[in-house]
Amino acid sequence: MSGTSQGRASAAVAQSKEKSTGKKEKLDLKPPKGTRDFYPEDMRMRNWLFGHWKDVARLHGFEEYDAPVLESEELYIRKAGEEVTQQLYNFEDKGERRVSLRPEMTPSLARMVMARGKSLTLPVKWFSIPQCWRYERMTRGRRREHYQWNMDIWGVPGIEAEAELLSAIVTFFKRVGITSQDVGIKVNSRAVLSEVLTAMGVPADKFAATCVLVDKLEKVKLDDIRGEMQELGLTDEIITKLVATLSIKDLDALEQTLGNGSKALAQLKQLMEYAEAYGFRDWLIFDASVVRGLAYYTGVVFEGFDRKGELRAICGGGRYDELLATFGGEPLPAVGFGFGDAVIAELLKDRNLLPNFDNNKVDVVVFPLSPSVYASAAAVSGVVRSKSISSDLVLEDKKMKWAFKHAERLGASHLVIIGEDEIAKGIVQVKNLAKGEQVEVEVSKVSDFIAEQLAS
Ligand SMILES: OCc1cccc(Br)n1
Repeated sequence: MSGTSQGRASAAVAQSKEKSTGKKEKLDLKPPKGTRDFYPEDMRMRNWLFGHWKDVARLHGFEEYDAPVLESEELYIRKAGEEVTQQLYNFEDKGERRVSLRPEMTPSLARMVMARGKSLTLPVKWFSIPQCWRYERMTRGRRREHYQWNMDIWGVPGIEAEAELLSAIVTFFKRVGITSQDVGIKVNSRAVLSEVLTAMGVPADKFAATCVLVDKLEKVKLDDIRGEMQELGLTDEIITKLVATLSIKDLDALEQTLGNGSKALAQLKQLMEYAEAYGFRDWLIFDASVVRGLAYYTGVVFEGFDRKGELRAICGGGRYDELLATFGGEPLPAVGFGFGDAVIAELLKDRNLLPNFDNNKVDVVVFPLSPSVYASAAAVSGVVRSKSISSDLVLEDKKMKWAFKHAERLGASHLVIIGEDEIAKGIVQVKNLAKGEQVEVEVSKVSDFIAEQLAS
């Protein structure tokens, strides 16, 4: 019971409703606004998706980590005006601490890496699939939570780390049947803008906020944010040069702007060469307008997109070498990406690439013909389970017809029928539901018999 006056008031209202009608106020059965229930049929799809994410992470030698969904709010207090920090699901807890449901995983990861400090063996290649939260006024009916596959490499300053992460993204797409005709990955580097803005005298401490504003140009017109750019000290001349830089179409044109001594250019060229070597060059597109919306990116950034242009970004990431420094720690090179569960689900549905998810699929149903043999049925269930054969034990006094229907519903391959006469003889009836054959099997041999049948 909530100790707050508001909590007591709402309990009183509910009670008064109950008194006046005598009926209990019916509970609202919907999940909280912006959140989802995952019924078993939903979990089959989610487990399939997460299973691919975990497989791909392991194929790339990554290890799984996790962190609390609740973090200190200060992890996310950044002054760059990002949407993700303006929509924190934050509150003051009963200990008067300012906390927040995590809107992203990277700050938690940075906190964990920083906590281990020099004791951490580098490079770190870690992945996680956290549920992340935002509190957005539900004007647009958008969700407030999603699951986001995170893959990060810490301690590798070279572009090889970005190439490995792009390999993981492409490996996932290929595993689920998505091709480079369906999806592309836009690639750029914030170092491009940094070189241009630095050359024009823009102070480094304006860079992150400038990038956050530039990212908004995907959705709003330049004139809608020109004022904010000017507040950052960007003159019209700088804004014009900035916009011209964003529209550069290829690396040759980029060389014209940055010169052939540019580090940003060299890294992008090297990344494209590695992509050729991995065999996923055709997935990549240089796009100078991509900067992503998180303040802490400092180098290469990338985002997966559907080539039909119907969906929001599928995934995105980039290099964030200075994040630990913003937490008061020693800088450590880092690059990572986030891959949400919502847009990919829409894409897979649109492309008809979602498999038919099997039903519950147990191997056998163990069916006691009467309550008097329930204990024997439970014993048989235990034995088959000890041999890693999944068993649905019928818990109530049911008819044979129900048991057959139940076994069919569960996709079971065998029905193990336990009767008084059979138990007296130390046997059970095992019916192979596909072949329709029924045989008597000694109780002690049931699990081996079924294991052989399942293996054949
Ligand atoms: O993509 C940003 C974001 C963060 C948390 C939750 C959701 Br839904 N979306």
